[in-house]
Amino acid sequence: MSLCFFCSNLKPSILFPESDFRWIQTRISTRLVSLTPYSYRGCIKAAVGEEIGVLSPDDRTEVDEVDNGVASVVAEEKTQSWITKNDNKEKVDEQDDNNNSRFKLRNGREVFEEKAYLVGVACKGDTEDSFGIEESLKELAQLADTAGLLVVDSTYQNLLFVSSRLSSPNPRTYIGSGKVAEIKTAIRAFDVETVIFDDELSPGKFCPCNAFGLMQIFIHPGYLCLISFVLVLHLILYLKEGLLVEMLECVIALLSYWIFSTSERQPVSLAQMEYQLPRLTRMWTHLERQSGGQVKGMGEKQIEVDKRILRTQIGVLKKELESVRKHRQQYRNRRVSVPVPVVSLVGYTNAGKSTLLNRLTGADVLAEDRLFATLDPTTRRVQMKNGKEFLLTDTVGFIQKLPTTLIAAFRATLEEIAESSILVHVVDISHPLAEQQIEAVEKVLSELDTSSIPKLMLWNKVDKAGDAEKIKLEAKTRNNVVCISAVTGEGLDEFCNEIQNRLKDAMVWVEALIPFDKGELLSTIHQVGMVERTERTAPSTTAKVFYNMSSRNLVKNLRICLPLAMNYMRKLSIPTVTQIHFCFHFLHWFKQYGDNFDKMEYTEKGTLVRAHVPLRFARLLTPMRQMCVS
Ligand SMILES: Nc1nc2c(ncn2[C@@H]2O[C@H](COP(=O)(O)OP(=O)(O)OP(=O)(O)O)[C@@H](O)[C@H]2O)c(=O)[nH]1
Ligand SMILES: [Mg+2]
Repeated sequence: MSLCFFCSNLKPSILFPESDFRWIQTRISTRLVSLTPYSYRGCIKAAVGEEIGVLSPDDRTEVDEVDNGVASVVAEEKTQSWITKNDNKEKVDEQDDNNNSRFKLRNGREVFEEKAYLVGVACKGDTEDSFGIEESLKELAQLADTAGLLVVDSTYQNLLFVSSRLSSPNPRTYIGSGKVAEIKTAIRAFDVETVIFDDELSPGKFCPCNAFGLMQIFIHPGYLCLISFVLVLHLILYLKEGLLVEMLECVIALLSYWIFSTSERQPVSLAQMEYQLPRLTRMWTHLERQSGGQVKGMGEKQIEVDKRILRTQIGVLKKELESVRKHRQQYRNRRVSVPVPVVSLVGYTNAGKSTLLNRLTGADVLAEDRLFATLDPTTRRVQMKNGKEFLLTDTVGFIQKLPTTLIAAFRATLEEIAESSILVHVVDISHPLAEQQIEAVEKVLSELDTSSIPKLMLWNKVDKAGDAEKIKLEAKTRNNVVCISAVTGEGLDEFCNEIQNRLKDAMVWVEALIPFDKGELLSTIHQVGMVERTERTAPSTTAKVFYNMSSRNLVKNLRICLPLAMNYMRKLSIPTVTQIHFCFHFLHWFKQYGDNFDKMEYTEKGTLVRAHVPLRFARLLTPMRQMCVS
């Protein structure tokens, strides 16, 4: 949204290109104002009423003086001038430079840094332990920064100590009329282009006209007509050139721009805006040039450039989507074939989930001090010291005041959570509002229906916390909490042990007779499950050797097995290099599984295994379980 300086109305900046009229406000600051023909006269009057000198480039009667094509009006305190594009090219270029410098690079994307103003309301209904309004606005500012917006200022309405009549937000405008006036002034003073509200302006919470009521105040009705007109014009242009897909993209982009500009606490929409905003800006610019026909040569060129940008971006997006789809498909297939337990990291945004994943798996997931650094789940394999493995999934962080619509959007990316064996709730314990963040996460988790999945809480960033020792002592008194530091690695072994214990609880007990020709199943059981000690029946000679193997008499058994194997190899004239190679493999295999040999029973038909295994794997073993029963 941007402000028409004269009408004191908000309007979508994308609709009002700056090609023809330049507003230079001498002595104060250089600024840029766009006027549209229909509001021109009214704007001039309003500006004069505000004691701002106004002159038009086309010598209209409102102009006080015209001197060499540059018109100016002297107000009481300030002097301002209208300067036409042709009259002062250098200053126009200066403006262009200013605008160009507002394009920033964010995560490899070009983002136009819009000036944003934040608005919040502290209601009486807010409980004492919820986020304070100032903290909430601070967090909103971080979100806006992630989205590539430049926060110029913020304000809030305090309804905590007012009379009961005013103790809840105004159903029509959310904020009171005084606050509306204050925001209008701020918009004018700071050149604000986006106003962000700290609450979801939803029909359920307030009156349906809430968002619309604000729009009516900030946006002149004429602009709405103009939007429709421009939209239709755009459709025609794109249809004429056979760019149906691009046309649809533009319509969606425009709609999402409108929707998201009233409800900014949506990380996904913010990410979308990051992608769409620069494109939209250019889109409207070239439209204006084409329809206005004032700068035809430039206009043609701009259109070509825009089309190419559009096509490239669509191509990139499609490729990204395709790769995500493929990745998920491969991931699911892999999970079905080798059902390694899945542990999901959930938690408040910026709690350190990605840092922990990187630390445990050596992954290279983006982890930075910024809200919503992660927008896609990533899964990596973690190998514990005892040779066991589990899959660790990093998910999108949660946030307070998560809009209901966004929970639905999260559902798609957080479907991984529903299939997890354990949920690990990562908390930034050094954060002053850690308690409130925990509550916010638990609220979202309850809405995602994860009550049946076991949970473990991790108090992360203990290295950063002021009273680290006190926190560690407190964690020890709770049986569901582990203190760690994902950066220093403190407490990670304890975390892995806890995971192993909990995984066992999340598994099912099976007794299965694994045929000798299905040896790979046996190794998978050891990899993903937990084999229990079993009763031994009369074993064969080979099995007897294995039975005796345990960590306690490891060396003794090695003395028996290795010479035996070497003898056989020598008899078969196997080269020495291969023999050494075998020895290394044998030692590795022995170390990994030796502990479990005494937990198996060897029969004529196969190996009888009694173990805890993940549910999905238990289903794979069903035929063998029947064999065992018979
Ligand atoms: N001092 C300290 N900093 C940490 C620790 N863990 C994470 N951080 C920092 O916290 C910031 C956020 O970490 P991330 O791993 O990106 O957090 P996240 O939970 O993945 O955040 P989102 O992806 O935004 O949800 C980064 O700057 C990390 O370096 C820790 O144990 N100690
Ligand atoms: Mg992350």
